[in-house]
Amino acid sequence: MSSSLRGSLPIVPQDSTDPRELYATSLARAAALPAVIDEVLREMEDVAREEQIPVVGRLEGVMLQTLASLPGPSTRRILDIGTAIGYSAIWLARALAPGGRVTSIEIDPVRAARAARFIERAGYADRVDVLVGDAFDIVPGLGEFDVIFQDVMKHRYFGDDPSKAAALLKLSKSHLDPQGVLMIDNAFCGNHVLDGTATDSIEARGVQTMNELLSQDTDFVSVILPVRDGLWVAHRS
Ligand SMILES: C[S@@+](CC[C@H](N)C(=O)[O-])C[C@H]1O[C@@H](n2cnc3c(N)ncnc32)[C@H](O)[C@@H]1O
Repeated sequence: MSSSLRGSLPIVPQDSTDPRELYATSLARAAALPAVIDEVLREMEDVAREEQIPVVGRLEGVMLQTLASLPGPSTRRILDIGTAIGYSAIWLARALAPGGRVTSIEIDPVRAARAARFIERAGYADRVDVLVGDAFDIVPGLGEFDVIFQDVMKHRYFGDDPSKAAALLKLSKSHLDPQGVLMIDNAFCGNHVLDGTATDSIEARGVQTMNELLSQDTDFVSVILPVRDGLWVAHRS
């Protein structure tokens, strides 16, 4: 491996500095939410900022809920890969049709335990399961999902193996319902893929490869929403 390759990139902040995103975020913050949920989410946002835990933040959280809600009554099985402290799991749980469940996977047991506590305080313990372990081991034993959100492409999670980003895409695809929606965070990899070379980090090379695969996959209609660090939204075509 070249000595110029780095495996770890800086954490992408929750909040963008783009004035358009700030405006959209301010509306999202002002939108009505049950008080207890808003309080828990705000506390999680603060904890994540203080402890440098990479969570999607308010704007992308609302976006996940909105996009996952679009299929309406068919949003019953949601997979959240990369729980951290449960922030995205809570937003996704808000999209569930009655009787639906979110399965959220986290490799770090301490984070998973914190997630379970936050999820309980938000009132969603009855519809979110937090599984502890490596998604590459756990997902093959799960069924199909109507919505899958992948959020593990940051900070050394893929070690020194850039092919893992493409492998996770393939794994998610094999567990997506034929009408399902796949969302993947960090398509820009902290802007490291924007110059088209992505040679400065292992992770950026992996994400760049995954981006090319998904954009050329004729089984999906897909697009990167250029919000925050880039959110892939892909629907089986
Ligand atoms: C970016 S954070 C997830 C943030 C979360 N989606 C949110 O917005 O609230 C990624 C998480 O994935 C976990 N992770 C990394 N590799 C993993 C793997 N192979 N399987 C399961 N979890 C993994 C990390 O420990 C980390 O907590």
